Amino acid sequence: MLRIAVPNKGSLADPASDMLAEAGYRRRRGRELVLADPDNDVEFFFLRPRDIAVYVGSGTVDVGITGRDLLLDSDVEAVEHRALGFARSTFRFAAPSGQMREVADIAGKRVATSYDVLVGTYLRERGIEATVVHLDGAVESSVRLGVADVVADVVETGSTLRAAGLETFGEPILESEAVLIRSTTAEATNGVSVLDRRLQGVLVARDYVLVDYDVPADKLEAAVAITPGFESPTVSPLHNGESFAVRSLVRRDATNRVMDELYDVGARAILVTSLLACRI
Ligand SMILES: Nc1ncnc2c1ncn2[C@@H]1O[C@H](COP(=O)(O)OP(=O)(O)OP(=O)(O)O)[C@@H](O)[C@H]1O
Ligand SMILES: O=P(O)(O)OC[C@H]1O[C@H](OP(=O)(O)OP(=O)(O)O)[C@H](O)[C@@H]1O
Ligand SMILES: [Mg+2]
Repeated sequence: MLRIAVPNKGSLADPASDMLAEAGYRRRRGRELVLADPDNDVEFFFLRPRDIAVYVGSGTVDVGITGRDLLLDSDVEAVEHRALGFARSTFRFAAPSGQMREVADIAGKRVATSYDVLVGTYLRERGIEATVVHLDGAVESSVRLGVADVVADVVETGSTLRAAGLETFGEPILESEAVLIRSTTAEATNGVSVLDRRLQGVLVARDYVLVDYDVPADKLEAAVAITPGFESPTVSPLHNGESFAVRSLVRRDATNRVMDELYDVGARAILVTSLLACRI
């Protein structure tokens, strides 16, 4: 039975549970710590997001969902297996507006963060000596309250930083999102492949739509060039013998541009359908 660690709190918890439910797994109804899903031959362990890499790294659970930033901060024997496309954020340095221009300006300063390993490694690799001050959260308040000169934290919209009178400086330390992780030592079991294929299916069903259209024979090549699909579109002859029906996957965010382009080259009866699930 595959053992899967799932975040029980914070920004990762709800979208991780939604994704697993879309992939056909049993959903947690209450506050259970462990949930068996015998129909799918898996068992879920609901754990703090920061602890998930530790459990997976030790091999006591096979795989887990966590943030890339949390994985890199944990210094354990676990690796990223697949990016999952939610809880996207950047990890950045910030200081009171106008005070810092580049990362080198951090030398000799105090940096508040919940991600000591990530920040310590980043500064050491650049030969910058600074004091890392560990805080559990609400890191943005540390400068105003006088325990640090600079913060290094998760930024999504930037509104928490702005509210604290801080602005980012230097290059982003990291682009993060939710990731499926697995132990570097554990063998890749069949159960991991099934989970991974199911999650990939959810990602494709979220990001792509199915487009069908009719097109005259002399416009077929121009239309197919607009909708190349994953491998090659399905092309079927229409009964009138003069036109073709084409079916292809198209990125959801490009749907309307693609429909306009298809119409311009002569395609008609252009229909768009959402995917419920898929295996690529
Ligand atoms: N505002 C946000 N937008 C997107 N992702 C975020 C945001 N805040 C945190 N994350 C991401 O979510 C993951 C876990 O962070 P989260 O803040 O949920 O955990 P935590 O700070 O340990 O828990 P809590 O805030 O509940 O104490 C990290 O990978 C982080 O990058
Ligand atoms: O750029 P924004 O959209 O403002 O989001 C970023 C903020 O969200 C997270 O905080 P969270 O709510 O998890 O609180 P925490 O700092 O206590 O973890 C993160 O630590 C930042 O503070
Ligand atoms: Mg948080």
